[in-house]
Amino acid sequence: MKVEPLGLPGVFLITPTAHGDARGFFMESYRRDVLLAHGIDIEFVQDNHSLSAQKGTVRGLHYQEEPMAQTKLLRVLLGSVYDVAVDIRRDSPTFGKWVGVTLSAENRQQILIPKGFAHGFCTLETNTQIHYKVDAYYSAAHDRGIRWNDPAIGIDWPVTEAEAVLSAKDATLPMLKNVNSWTL
Ligand SMILES: Cc1cn([C@H]2C[C@H](O)[C@@H](COP(=O)(O)OP(=O)(O)O[C@H]3O[C@@H](C)C(=O)[C@@H](O)[C@H]3O)O2)c(=O)[nH]c1=O
Repeated sequence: MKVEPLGLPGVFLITPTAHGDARGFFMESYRRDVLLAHGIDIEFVQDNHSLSAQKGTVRGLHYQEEPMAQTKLLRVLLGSVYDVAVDIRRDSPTFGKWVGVTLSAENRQQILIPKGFAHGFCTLETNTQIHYKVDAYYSAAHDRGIRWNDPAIGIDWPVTEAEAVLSAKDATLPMLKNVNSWTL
């Protein structure tokens, strides 16, 4: 299992080792000790699984406010996504900066997104399923979001505004400059 920094502090790209044979493959998809060896000490408490039926589905940009902020460890079970993490820590030298990576069932790579980051993804194929671990429970009261295509962030998404498939909630999320209620 390879763990590499991914452009912003605390964001990592994880590449498990797959053992292929005539039946298919086997891989360890999560090793606490490997993450610990890279100084990543996280106690995951919840696993999530979602299906996005249509290609071009955009979910995000989401985060939970303190004290329910979440670290996320995400991978793709079926299909592929362009996955993005945005630094939303106001006191960070990289505030407002983003990093993106393509994760797929084929490349089996994972992204680790720390607390203090907003997260979103765009599906690159129909029927894409993702799985992710989080280290704080879901709390609707702490659930927050920022508009996926906020020009001030400027994410280079693989879809246009006309192509993106969004939830009603995500389509009306505030721009980063108008988010003033967080406690990150
Ligand atoms: C995230 C979440 C949602 N739900 C419920 C709330 C709602 O009724 C339904 C769908 O929720 P959402 O529309 O927020 O689902 P979704 O848009 O997939 O939200 C997810 O997006 C990605 C980008 C993330 O980073 C995740 O942390 C999460 O925010 O599922 C839970 O019960 N537990 C959870 O942990």
